[in-house]
Amino acid sequence: MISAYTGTQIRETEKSFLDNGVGAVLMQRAAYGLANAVVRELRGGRQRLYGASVTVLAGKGNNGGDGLFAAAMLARRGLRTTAVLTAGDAHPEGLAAFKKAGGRVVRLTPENMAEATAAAAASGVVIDAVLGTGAQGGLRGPAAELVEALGRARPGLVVACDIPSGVDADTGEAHAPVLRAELTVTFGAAKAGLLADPGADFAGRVQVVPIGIEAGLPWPALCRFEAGDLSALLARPERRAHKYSRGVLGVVAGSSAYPGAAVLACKGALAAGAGMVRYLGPPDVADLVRQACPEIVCSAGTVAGTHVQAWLVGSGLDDSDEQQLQRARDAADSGLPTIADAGALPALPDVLAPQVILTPHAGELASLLQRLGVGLDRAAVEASTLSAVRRAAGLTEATVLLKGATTLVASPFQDFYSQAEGTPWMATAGSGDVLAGVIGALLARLGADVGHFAERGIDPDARWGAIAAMAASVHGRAGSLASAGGPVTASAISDAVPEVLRTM
Ligand SMILES: NC(=O)C1=CN([C@@H]2O[C@H](COP(=O)(O)OP(=O)(O)OC[C@H]3O[C@@H](n4cnc5c(N)ncnc54)[C@H](OP(=O)(O)O)[C@@H]3O)[C@@H](O)[C@H]2O)[C@@H](O)CC1
Ligand SMILES: Nc1ncnc2c1ncn2[C@@H]1O[C@H](COP(=O)(O)OP(=O)(O)O)[C@@H](O)[C@H]1O
Ligand SMILES: [K+]
Repeated sequence: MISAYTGTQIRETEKSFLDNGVGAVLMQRAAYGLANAVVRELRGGRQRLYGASVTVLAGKGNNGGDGLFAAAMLARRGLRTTAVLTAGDAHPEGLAAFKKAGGRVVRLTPENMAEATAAAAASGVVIDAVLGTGAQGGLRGPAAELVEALGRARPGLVVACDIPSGVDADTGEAHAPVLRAELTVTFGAAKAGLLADPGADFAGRVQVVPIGIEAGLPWPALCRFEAGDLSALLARPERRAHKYSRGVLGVVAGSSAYPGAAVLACKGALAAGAGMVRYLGPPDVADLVRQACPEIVCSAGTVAGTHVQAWLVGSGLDDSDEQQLQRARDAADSGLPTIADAGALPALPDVLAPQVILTPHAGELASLLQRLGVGLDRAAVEASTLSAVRRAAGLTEATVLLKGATTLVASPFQDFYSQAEGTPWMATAGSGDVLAGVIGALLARLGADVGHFAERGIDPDARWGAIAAMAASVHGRAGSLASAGGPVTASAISDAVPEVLRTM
């Protein structure tokens, strides 16, 4: 599992090391990791190190210090290095080391702005070491102007030191201008802002360099499951399993306007290994569901009269179909784990419970928050995904999964997950319905199994968030597998789910 922390958590952890006078050692480890990462990138691109050019944009704090020490190490390995000092001051020891290694120093002024920008744009590698975890807001003054111009000039390989300057380490909010990095080399542990959009967008690949503070880190602010975690959590069925023990999922989805959503949600659930799926809905949609998936048992019954372990409600629901909306409300009120998607979101009560998983995209989350009195529109949610999903979980007391390039999950118990295994090709109609099905299947199968989570180090109360994150990961992996770099349909994502689960 990748654990990510706020800038404050990292600084508090570092504090005891600084108090013991080993801050300089930490900085050397950070700089060494950064320099090595640059070398690996150049070698990976089959470029010669000797004579390759590197420009470090160095701010006046410790982030600039990391960048200057790293650039000094690179200068000693024969790279042509330039440091553009973006503030009047620079980290004194870092600057001294850089000069001693033969690096060229440019102090940024309005007069030499164009020259400094051109030099940085022409160099093979740009290291962004202006601001790190000590930043207050975004870049200002000449540094902002330089980054703005450099972004337009499309520089070579951009490597961010610890975090792209201007990205908030705690929230992932980006204060423009931010230089988009291909690689972020981050120290001690990942920062939460690197795993939440829009920060994740600016960070590119994230590489963590251990610096020796790891044992002192607190409970993470944000977690990301990796393949090994999924293998452990997605247990295979027991030898004597039967269809009921594997989990029966009830589905309240689809309408005459959007019948396909019901089919895709059911397909997703079957693909993710539901023991049985019972569909409740209008006869014309039920006919289509039966034709597409003969495995599914359809009826026009009530929620109370249908025996299941979990509910999936809302995908493709029409706001004029009061009978389906009432079923959705009954399911959310049943006490059984329930994934509530799309059309169910505006129909449910404001305050729910942790075993109800809401799955909005950014627009739906904005509507939900507005209903709860938080005046955020879609753009504001997209600019601040982690804060928005956190607020929604706090206000609704439900588990909230925000869909997007990075999918975030917030539980009302303050557990947060970020998964990003998908591909932009998955931004296609019906893709979210398949995700709902995958979540539904995992809820039906694992939701009641408190011991399963406790044995694997997950607080049983907080298992709903873990299940949502697991499903997002499986869905993202299935989409990437099916896409293989090209267009993908929602049906193809669903078809790839069994292969993903097999490899787990
Ligand atoms: N601690 C450790 O042991 C280790 C720390 N490490 C590294 O240190 C980094 C944190 O360093 P940091 O705390 O010095 O802050 P940093 O991010 O460099 O910038 C703050 C400086 O910039 C200024 N400033 C602030 N906002 C600004 C703005 N918007 N626009 C312009 N200026 C602004 C602010 O000055 P002020 O304006 O407050 O006078 C301050 O001087 C961390 O990310 C990691 O890379 C590693 O080496 C591992 C060991
Ligand atoms: N740019 C992207 N990169 C990766 N995954 C994405 C991207 N955009 C959307 N997705 C994923 O595709 C799915 C889209 O869901 P949704 O917006 O509900 O679509 P629909 O309602 O049409 O099914 C979500 O799982 C989301 O995380
Ligand atoms: K930086």
